[in-house]
Amino acid sequence: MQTLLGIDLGTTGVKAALFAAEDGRVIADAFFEYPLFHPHPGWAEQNPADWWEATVAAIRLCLQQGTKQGATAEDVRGLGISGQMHGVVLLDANQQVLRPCIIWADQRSDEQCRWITEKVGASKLIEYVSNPALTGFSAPKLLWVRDNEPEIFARAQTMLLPKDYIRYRLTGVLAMEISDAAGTCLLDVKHGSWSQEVLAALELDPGLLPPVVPADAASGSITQEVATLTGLHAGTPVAGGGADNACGAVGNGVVEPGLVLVSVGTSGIVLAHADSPQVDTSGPVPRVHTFNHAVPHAWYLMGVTQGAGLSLRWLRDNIGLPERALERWTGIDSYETLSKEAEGVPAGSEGLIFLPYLQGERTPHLDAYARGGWIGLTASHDRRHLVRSVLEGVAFSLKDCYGIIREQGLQLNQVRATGGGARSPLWRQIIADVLEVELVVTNSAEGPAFGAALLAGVAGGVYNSVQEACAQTVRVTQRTEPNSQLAPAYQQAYAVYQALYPALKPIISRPLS
Ligand SMILES: Nc1ncnc2c1ncn2[C@@H]1O[C@H](COP(=O)(O)OP(=O)(O)O)[C@@H](O)[C@H]1O
Ligand SMILES: O=C(CO)[C@@H](O)[C@H](O)COP(=O)(O)O
Repeated sequence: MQTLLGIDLGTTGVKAALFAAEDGRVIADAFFEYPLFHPHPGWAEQNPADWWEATVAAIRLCLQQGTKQGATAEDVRGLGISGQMHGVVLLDANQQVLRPCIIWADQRSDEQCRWITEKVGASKLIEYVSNPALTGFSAPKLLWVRDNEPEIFARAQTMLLPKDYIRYRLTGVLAMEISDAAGTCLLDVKHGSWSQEVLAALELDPGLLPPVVPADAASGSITQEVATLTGLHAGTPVAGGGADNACGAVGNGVVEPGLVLVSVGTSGIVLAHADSPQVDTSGPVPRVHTFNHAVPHAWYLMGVTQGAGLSLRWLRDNIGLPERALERWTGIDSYETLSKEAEGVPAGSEGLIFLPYLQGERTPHLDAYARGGWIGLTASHDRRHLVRSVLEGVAFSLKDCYGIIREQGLQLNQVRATGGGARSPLWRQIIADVLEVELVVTNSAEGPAFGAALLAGVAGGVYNSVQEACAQTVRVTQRTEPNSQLAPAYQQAYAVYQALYPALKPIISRPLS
């Protein structure tokens, strides 16, 4: 049996999943969590050593389970890695990690964003890298280190992204894969090479950046040392892989014009396949990103909700305490319990609106300092309303993303839902109702890990192209139709939601302290 191994280095934890190459069915999987640190308000860091330990454990366990199913390490035709985007991992001359990774969610680099925009010029920046400077992206984080930790910056020889650090540990190869490199704000997204203009303007040594490699070709192979640690075979090819959202798109078959992905992970995204690197020109600054896809010669437009699943997890951990505590003893999924509670509340949460800006917001506000909250509380609301309004608030933010993408004139024929939040039938229904589109779900329960595995299949010669890999393995399994009767209630609530940010901006958009 030919198999493919996909790794997804998420924000919550890492997943390793083993798939049958023939039809994409899951043979085994394993998941290990790691901590997320917030040393100051608005900061978010993780330790690359934690990622590595969890990745080794996940691969080992997944292979052990696979062997019990008759799929051994010899059967693995290739391994692909997907990962959270934008995080900055700095290595010294001996390839040792110099400081914790400043991850995508970190908002500390607003000053550096302004500096980049000034130095390069706002319109030149879009011309060179197709995107504005945002705190989420890598370049401002790198410059924050240069400005605030000069002794660390002086020792930095290489910058990697999270999954590319895992590639280095697996293969010894220093490389940055193209769909992830697109999120650095240093890549010429149109041509797929480092922007020498931006590097020069920012006075950054191009030697800090490793070579850009394709998503669907081998970038190295498993070393003997890693083979001993994990149970993989030395020499197993490791594909370029991709950014988690690009791999989520591949894993759900979003590899051709007309297809759209909605993902509810820690962040939320709406991503539309594009066959040219078109940029949002509907406002003074592009509010959706233009990134290279993991499909060769393709791109995608993507709007981002900073705190999607994060908002529900925050609610569960801070206000849903009984469920959280019960989960340890009963195995009952606390998210499902919360979802069930929310089902009993009518659409619109009886006037309660949640703003999901718990870690600032990207699309549409591009505001690192935005803060979240509930508006419209009355004594007749209870915890069920809090839960439902969180699900709805995230859906409203996704509608903001979807609306801007629709304005770009791309074909939007089918919307596919993925990510932890899409496991909830209620959340899927709310998103379908709010977006007023049918949402479909595919057989790809493992999303980005599956996409990474398919890229490994192309790299290993199992499939001829990413499109062929998807056609052979991805199927639509479920459909959620929008309930048109609820449209007026949601339209009314969305109008209030949209009015709240501009009205409250002077109060809720404040520098971090
Ligand atoms: N059964 C569920 N119902 C609703 N939401 C869920 C469920 N399971 C997970 N989630 C949400 O999904 C999020 C994690 O999604 P995931 O795609 O695994 O994220 P990441 O890749 O960012 O780590 C959680 O924060 C939670 O909000
Ligand atoms: O910053 C972005 C996209 O630009 C995020 O989507 C990260 O890539 C993290 O993804 P999740 O952990 O939420 O899946």
